[in-house]
Amino acid sequence: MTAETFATSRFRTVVFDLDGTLADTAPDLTAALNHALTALGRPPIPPADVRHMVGHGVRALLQKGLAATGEVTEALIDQGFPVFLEYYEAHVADHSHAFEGVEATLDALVADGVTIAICTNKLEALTHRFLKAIGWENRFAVVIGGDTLPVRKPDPAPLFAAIARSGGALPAAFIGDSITDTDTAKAAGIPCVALSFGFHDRPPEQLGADRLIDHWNQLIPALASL
Ligand SMILES: O=C(O)COP(=O)(O)O
Ligand SMILES: [Mg+2]
Repeated sequence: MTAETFATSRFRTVVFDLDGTLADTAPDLTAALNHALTALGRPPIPPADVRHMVGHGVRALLQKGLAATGEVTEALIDQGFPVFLEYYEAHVADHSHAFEGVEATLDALVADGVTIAICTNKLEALTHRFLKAIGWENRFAVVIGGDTLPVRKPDPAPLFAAIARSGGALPAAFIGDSITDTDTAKAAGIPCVALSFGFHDRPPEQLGADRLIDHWNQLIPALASL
């Protein structure tokens, strides 16, 4: 059965994480991180390793990149931050792409009257830039980025804001790929579906999600089962 043939779930708002959930953004994040590390005199990190470092924002990514290649200081993170941003802004979607099945699933949810929103730790401006680059600028009711509020995931406030600012239709569910996302959903008391193929730093079974899916075409059935 395809995503389109399923009646959707009881959920009226579905909020999505971005990196490693809606899109495989690791190639461009890796290039930007390695650009910054090179500028700081560090060796590059293989893309496969960077996939485990994404999900807590740019500064955390730099911190992990520095830790993997030598000492970490706040001063080095401060130095690397603008170098990372300048590169990433110019290459936000050079090699990144939506995961297979995302568009059909989002279309099916919207056709069923579900409001869709994004709650990411990516900076809000970079998120809009990415969405525009892949032609998704009008897809989501609202985007809450890592700097939209004074706090970011795993604080539940950004998830609550994504729901409220997109109309507040309940019940809501959250879809993500990392422990940041499952912790956010738990803190908010909102059901969570995790993807087994996103970016995470532990076996996906240990994320503690209510449902774990291996492909986007399993999302609507998973939501229907919650
Ligand atoms: O770490 C980031 O920059 C963003 O990651 P997220 O979209 O998975 O929240
Ligand atoms: Mg993610």
